[in-house]
Amino acid sequence: SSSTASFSRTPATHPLSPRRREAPPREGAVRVLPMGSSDMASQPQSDSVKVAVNVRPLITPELVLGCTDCVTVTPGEPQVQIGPHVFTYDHVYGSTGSSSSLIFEQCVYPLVDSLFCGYNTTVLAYGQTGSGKTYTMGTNYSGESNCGGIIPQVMETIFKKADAMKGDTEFLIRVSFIEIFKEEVFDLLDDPGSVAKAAAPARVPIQIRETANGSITLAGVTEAEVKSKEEMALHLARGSLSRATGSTNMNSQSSRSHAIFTISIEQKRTSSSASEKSTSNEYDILSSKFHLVDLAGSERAKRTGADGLRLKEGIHINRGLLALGNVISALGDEKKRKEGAFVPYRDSKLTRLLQDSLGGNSKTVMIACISPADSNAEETINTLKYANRARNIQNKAVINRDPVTAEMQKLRSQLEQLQSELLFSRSGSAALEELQLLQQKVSLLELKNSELYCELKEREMSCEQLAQRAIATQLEKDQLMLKLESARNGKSWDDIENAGSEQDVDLMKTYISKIQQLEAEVTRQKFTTACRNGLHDRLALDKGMLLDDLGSGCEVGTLEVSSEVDEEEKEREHSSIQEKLDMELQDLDKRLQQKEAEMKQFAKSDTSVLKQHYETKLHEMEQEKRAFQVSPGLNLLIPFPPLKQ
Ligand SMILES: Nc1ncnc2c1ncn2[C@@H]1O[C@H](COP(=O)(O)OP(=O)(O)OP(=O)(O)O)[C@@H](O)[C@H]1O
Repeated sequence: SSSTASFSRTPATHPLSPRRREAPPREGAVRVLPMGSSDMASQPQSDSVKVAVNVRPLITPELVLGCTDCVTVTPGEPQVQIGPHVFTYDHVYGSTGSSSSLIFEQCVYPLVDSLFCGYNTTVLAYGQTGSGKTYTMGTNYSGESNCGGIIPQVMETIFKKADAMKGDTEFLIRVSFIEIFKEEVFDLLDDPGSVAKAAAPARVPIQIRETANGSITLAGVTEAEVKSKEEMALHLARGSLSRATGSTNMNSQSSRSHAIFTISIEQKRTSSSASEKSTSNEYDILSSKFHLVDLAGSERAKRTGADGLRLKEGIHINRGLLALGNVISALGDEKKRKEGAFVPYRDSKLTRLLQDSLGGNSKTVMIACISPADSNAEETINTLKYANRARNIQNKAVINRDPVTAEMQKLRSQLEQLQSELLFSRSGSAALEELQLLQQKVSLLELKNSELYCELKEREMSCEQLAQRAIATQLEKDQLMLKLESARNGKSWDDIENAGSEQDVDLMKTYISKIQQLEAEVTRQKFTTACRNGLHDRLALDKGMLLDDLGSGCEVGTLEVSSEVDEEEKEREHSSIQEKLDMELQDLDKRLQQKEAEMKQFAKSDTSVLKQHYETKLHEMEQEKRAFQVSPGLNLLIPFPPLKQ
């Protein structure tokens, strides 16, 4: 499919931050971008261009010519020495340095990782003709066997990662393949069909366009969607075949153009779990590109033996590489950069297309390919100088979010905010309604409470009335019982009916006076009995003593005198007893008066009860009196002299 491919993006300007080095990636590790992290997207990561040098071995033509190895790699150091020149890089491979097979793992894998995080990435192979750029990049990969080049390994890793992430991420992977040949951009994937190359119509160059926001686009370039590594490799192989190559003295199949193989990845993150959905931006869309650049080799016309067509090509190649060198110089020179020196991106199509890869929105690795042959020493030193300068280029990579998606996300977050606000306002009005309902409920309850209080008071009053009525009824019942008792006792109904409370009181008085009389009589009898018993004993004693005296022969005259004395003593004793009895009687009188007073008080309240009480008392006292009368002590009565008046 043909479309207008965005080739670069203008980075957001950001103050340069300290140089960061990424930790080496783990094999097969998938670093998942924190979704919804707008901070990461808006803050560019300042990254210097990484530079690696790959020293190829001496090749057959060089050995045939008797060339010697003039490049020395410092063991264990990323340092290259050629003659008096010593250069230090991020990595050095080949020769006595690290194995070239480590280029991908150490330099390129981190870029693939960044690609999946939404960053644009670039690998740029630079060097003189025949230095091994195409070999290192693997641009001419046919798919038949693993040549160990960078592009095939990138393709393989991309699909491995995509497979690992497909559970929660949708991928759209596309490739484009262009070449810049004689300062024109051609689409290497623009399939001419089965038409023979010679018979094919002249290729139409692609126009470079720059959008308002500074993005460089290629109008109408083929962006082929690919679903597999093999599919991608097919496009690479087909494009490589279309690439302009030619034989020179330096390289039997020298690339006469700068080739850029671009892998575009669009990732749509869809969280599978609901919990993730609530916290992450589940529909984040990231768009990133991996530019794999295989430059045409710098060459000297004299050495390459180019003439005619090849010479013209070489001039164009050198013009583009010169512009690239100038861009690298402008960006790599710290003084010029600080002064804000002009960067001549527009001097060539190559530099225009690589604008973001060098000093822009990309993470870039430059691989300087060099020949160790002493015959190439001059070009090698030039390459190493450029490469060394490129290390100073500072890029500002940002995560590329699809603008439409970004807008959608913005709208979605706005929608969520509005929904939450609406929910809040709704819940606020609901709370008000609830409050009003509660207030109504409270009023109703208060009303009901007061009603119940009134009812309770009424009940209390009626209870009191009932209690009074119960008392009255009880009284009435008592009166009726009394009347019934009276009727039983033979009273006429009229008497019973006319019997009032005054009559009751009179009756009480009668009872009381009778009780008083009886009590007085009982007391008197008690004392009388006691006195009689005492006197009887005394008289018996005295009589016995007198008989004893007579029996002992006493005279009669003496007996008469003593009889008079006894009479006087008895008189005195009797008087004292009489006094005691009088006192006791007085005491009893007092008690009876008290009882009478109490009776009067009682008579005012409940005569029936009193009546009963005194009737019982009267009955008891009569029984007591009878008991005294039949007492055996009284049957032993001895004639008692009359009391002294
Ligand atoms: N690391 C290497 N080991 C063995 N042979 C190599 C290596 N690198 C390159 N060669 C050989 O060197 C020759 C030139 O390599 P290549 O075509 O990749 O160079 P180039 O830089 O792409 O040249 P040009 O700029 O002319 O296209 C090829 O025959 C290639 O097989």
